Amino acid sequence: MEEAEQPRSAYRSLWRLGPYARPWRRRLVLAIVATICAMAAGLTIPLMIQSILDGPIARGETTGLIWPVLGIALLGFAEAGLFYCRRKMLARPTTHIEARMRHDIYAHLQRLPVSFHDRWQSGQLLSRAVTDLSTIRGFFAFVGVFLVVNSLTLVGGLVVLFSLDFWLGLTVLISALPLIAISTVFERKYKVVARLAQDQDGDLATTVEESALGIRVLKAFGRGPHLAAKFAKQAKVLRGTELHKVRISSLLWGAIVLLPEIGIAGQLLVGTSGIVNGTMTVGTLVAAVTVAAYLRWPTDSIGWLLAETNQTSAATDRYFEVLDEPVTVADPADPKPPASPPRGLLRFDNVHFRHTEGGKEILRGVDLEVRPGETVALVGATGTGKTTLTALVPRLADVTEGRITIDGVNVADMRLADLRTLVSVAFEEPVLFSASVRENVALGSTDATDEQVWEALRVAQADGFVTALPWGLDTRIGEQGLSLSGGQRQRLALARTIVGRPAVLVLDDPLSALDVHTEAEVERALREVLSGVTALVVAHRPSTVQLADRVAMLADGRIAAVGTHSELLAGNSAYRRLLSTLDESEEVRA
Ligand SMILES: Nc1ncnc2c1ncn2[C@@H]1O[C@H](COP(=O)(O)OP(=O)(O)OP(=O)(O)O)[C@@H](O)[C@H]1O
Repeated sequence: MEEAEQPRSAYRSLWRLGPYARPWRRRLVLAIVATICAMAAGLTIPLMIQSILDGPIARGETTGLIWPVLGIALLGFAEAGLFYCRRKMLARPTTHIEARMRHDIYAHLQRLPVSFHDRWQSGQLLSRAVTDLSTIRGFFAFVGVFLVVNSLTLVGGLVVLFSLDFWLGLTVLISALPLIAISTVFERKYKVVARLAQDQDGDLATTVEESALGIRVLKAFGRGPHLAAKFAKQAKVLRGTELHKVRISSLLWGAIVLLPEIGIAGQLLVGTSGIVNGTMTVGTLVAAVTVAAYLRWPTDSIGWLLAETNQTSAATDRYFEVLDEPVTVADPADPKPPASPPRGLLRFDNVHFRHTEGGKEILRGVDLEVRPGETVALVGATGTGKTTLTALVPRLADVTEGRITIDGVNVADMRLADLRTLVSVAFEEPVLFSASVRENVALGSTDATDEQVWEALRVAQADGFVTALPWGLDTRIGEQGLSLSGGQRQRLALARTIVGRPAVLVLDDPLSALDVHTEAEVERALREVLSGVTALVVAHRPSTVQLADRVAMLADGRIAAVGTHSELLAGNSAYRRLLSTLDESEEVRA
């Protein structure tokens, strides 16, 4: 991630958390009030001490001591009870706010188009959804409350000091003034570095995640040490940034420790001369010094609280950077229902597509019709846009020009949920989740019964090995399905594609990872499935082409030729050349 630009004010960023805090405002305000009362109780104690010193002690009598002493004990209990209430009152709101924000970011990530996920590193998303949200929870649970309460306590303490003696109050106020200037500089500098550290933390998470997912490749290529070195370098950079943070906060900390001490020294100087001149009592000076000592925690904590506030505002910015990303592939305002029952006529009309605005146009006017029940194989040289074209059917991305229709209805006019029930996709890379076989297959149709799951597994030639798994459908398969062989993963992914009996199948060469024997089995099963549905199958091997009724050849962003395999083979030299490069090892069957 690049170094963050100068961020906006911490408080403007935090303001955006308002809607999350609003439902809990009563509890949050009550918690702040309880804490203010606790602090007020604490600040009253020095006044009681003054009344004891200047009263019973100055008069040398013990009668009259009992009530102030009892009062101090009661104030102590009240302070403790109010702190307990604060903690209890904040527990629910803070955990709810965190859970709500986590839900929102996850739901938004699901809605965001694939192009967003292409641009963003997964570790950055992970650190926003986990680390940044715990920072925000900590703000609501503690930092925010004490920032308000401690500021008020400082003001309250100064009022008490001025009411005890004007000059004592002024001494403490003057000694605290430099703190305001130092805090302002700190606020400006610290947020930039806090943001940088959070971004670097996200980069580190990305490296860990990628190396965990790609562990087989790394081991096979002996690249573990290289990744370890990369990780160590990133960790070192992060360590440097953390040290920079410490250097910035050290200045504030130094001032925070020094200035109150100077204040107390000044109080003793002013107080002692007042007592000698007879303008001040000992009780007043002791009370003032006790109040100043009581203000140590609010003063000391200000540095830490400001640091945490800046950290939270950077975390909030990072959170909203994701939430502010527009959902470009969304339900239309006025959705049209798909044909019922669907026939499965898939048409591409003058379809254009480019990945990025101003980028190269990958598809430049694709026209193709796949008739109901027909299987069309899509072939083309590598990088011509076959995968891109198939991704446009379920609207993983939107066409930049032209339209795709199913039974005459533009896919962009349908609700996404309707479209994705109508169209099912299998990718070249079968992605499985750390869940049971049943859950992995039923992802294609959440209300599928066990019978339907078994039927889909049978068709995908996967029922045999699933039956042999220790817990059958309930067997959990590892993250990415790594405990299964490549062919088994592919077949499970295929079962998922067909379990909902979609009207249109889009297969991005799902047979590529299968060995010749298994591939033949799946092909046979697929033939059965494909006979009932419309299918567009990206084919990298001549054997996959054999599954199709017709073949469409993609070249230069357009469909260059369409026909049966035999027709094209007989009459199209470009097709013959292409087939010979697709898979040299396979015999081309005419
Ligand atoms: N997210 C992306 N952003 C920008 N360009 C992309 C993106 N994904 C793919 N491309 C480019 O679009 C072009 C078409 O890619 P696509 O994967 O559709 O080709 P393909 O025909 O399926 O290739 P193959 O046969 O090798 O699988 C390629 O030049 C590729 O580099």
